[in-house]
Amino acid sequence: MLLLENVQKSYREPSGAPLAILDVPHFAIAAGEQVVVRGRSGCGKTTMLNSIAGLTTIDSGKIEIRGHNVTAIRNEAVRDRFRAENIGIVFQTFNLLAPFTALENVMLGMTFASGRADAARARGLLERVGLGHRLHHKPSALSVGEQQRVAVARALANRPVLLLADEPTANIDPAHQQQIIDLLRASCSEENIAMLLVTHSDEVSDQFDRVEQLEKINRVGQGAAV
Ligand SMILES: Nc1ncnc2c1ncn2[C@@H]1O[C@H](COP(=O)(O)OP(=O)(O)OP(=O)(O)O)[C@@H](O)[C@H]1O
Repeated sequence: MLLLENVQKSYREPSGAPLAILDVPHFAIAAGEQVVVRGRSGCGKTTMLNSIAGLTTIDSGKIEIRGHNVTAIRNEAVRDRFRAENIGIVFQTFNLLAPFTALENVMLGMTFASGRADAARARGLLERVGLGHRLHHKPSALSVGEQQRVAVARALANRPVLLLADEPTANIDPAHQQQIIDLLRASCSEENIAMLLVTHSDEVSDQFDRVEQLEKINRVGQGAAV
């Protein structure tokens, strides 16, 4: 379902010299599979997720999602559309749109993918994440945990094949972290969505069957001082 082959990504040092971050010969996950990615700070986990999402362009190699070579999509609008239709993203900082209500935030993502928003599904998703009583609240009027639950509902709105979650519980108080993880796992299982989750937490990664250490799949990290 997701395949990375010989993916290389570098940034530029302030001096202009290339700064190699990723060199991943092979990484794949199956439909519906739930995988954790771990690694030391700065080893390239967010860069890998952003590359898969098409938010960052890679230097060379190939990323396939559902058999589509997304690396070959050069047109930004087409790439945005592919992302909206196939990938759900949950960020550490939620990235909700402040002027809009919880319901509108979920529906806006739908409009972007298909041109129309399914209000009933958006409502259903918000009920599913326990926010049926907060549909018309704006992000500033929601607790931090509630904001992340809206972000989860938004990420699921378009029935993606892949959900990318970048430290989704990093800003959530410990009492509510497990709730977000349970929600992500159950929602992905129910809709056969593959999940790639970045976390620093042992407690979270212990719950997953497959945990990948980025330094092991990334040649750049191998042998690096920790
Ligand atoms: N736009 C950029 N230009 C130059 N260097 C960058 C840029 N973005 C990230 N980096 C560097 O690339 C490296 C990888 O960053 P990335 O955010 O992918 O790491 P990470 O593994 O997600 O880290 P953390 O666990 O701390 O969130 C870091 O050393 C960072 O300083």
